[in-house]
Amino acid sequence: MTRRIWDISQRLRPGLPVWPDDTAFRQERTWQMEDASPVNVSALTLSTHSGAHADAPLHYATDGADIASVDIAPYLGECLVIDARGVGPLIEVADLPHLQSADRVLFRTFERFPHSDWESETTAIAAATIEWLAVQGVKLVGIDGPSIDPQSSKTMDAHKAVHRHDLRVLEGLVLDDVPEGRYELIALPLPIVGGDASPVRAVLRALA
Ligand SMILES: Nc1ccccc1C(=O)C[C@H](N)C(=O)O
Ligand SMILES: [Zn+2]
Ligand SMILES: [Zn+2]
Repeated sequence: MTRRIWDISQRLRPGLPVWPDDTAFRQERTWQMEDASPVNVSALTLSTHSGAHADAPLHYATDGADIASVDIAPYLGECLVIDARGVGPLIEVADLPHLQSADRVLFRTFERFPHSDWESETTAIAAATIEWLAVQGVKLVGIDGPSIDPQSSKTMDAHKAVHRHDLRVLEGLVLDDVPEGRYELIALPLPIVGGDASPVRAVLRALA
C-alpha cells in the first residue's frame, strides 16, 4: 500500500511572487540543442527565499550557521499540521489549546495560497509562541506565509526566538490541501555554502 504524498512546494517559475524588492526568479538557457549543443542547460537567478524554503541561522544572525552547515535531521520526520486560519496578525499560544507533542509543527494560515500575487498582510507567529513551542520540544516550525515574522517587522522577534532555541524554519509552504494531523515531513535544503536560506522541495507523506 503506497503512502499518500502531498507536494507542499511552490512551483518556481518566472513571475513567482517574491518579497518586495527581492530578486525575481529567472531562468536562462545557456546551451541549447537547437544550436547543435548535445544538451540543453540553463542558469538560474533567484532569491534564497524563493518559494518553499528553509532559513539558515545566518539569515537572522550575522554569526549564524549557513544552510550548508545545519544538520538535515530536523527537515525529515514526523510533523503536526495545524490549521491556524483566521487567528489574526499573530499566532498566539492561546490559539493552540489542543497542541499535542510534536518535533515539527507546520501552520496553515491561508484560506487559499496566493500563488499569483504577493500578499502583504499575512499571519505570523508571536515570539512567545515560538518560545512556548521550543519548551514543548519542537525543533522545526513551518508556515505557509512568507515569514514567521510580520512583513513590517524590524525587530524580527520570532526569528530571534528561533535563534535562541536553535529551531529550524520553513516558510512559503502550500498547505491548502492538507488536513490537520500528523505526517512525515521531507523538506531538505540544498547545501548552499554561505547560504542564508535554500529553496526546498517540501512534501508530506502519510504515516501509514
Ligand atoms: N526576501 C526577503 C528580503 C528581505 C527581507 C525578508 C525577505 C524574506 O523573504 C522574508 C524571509 N523569508 C524571512 O525569513 O522572513
Ligand atoms: Zn525566509
Ligand atoms: Zn524567515
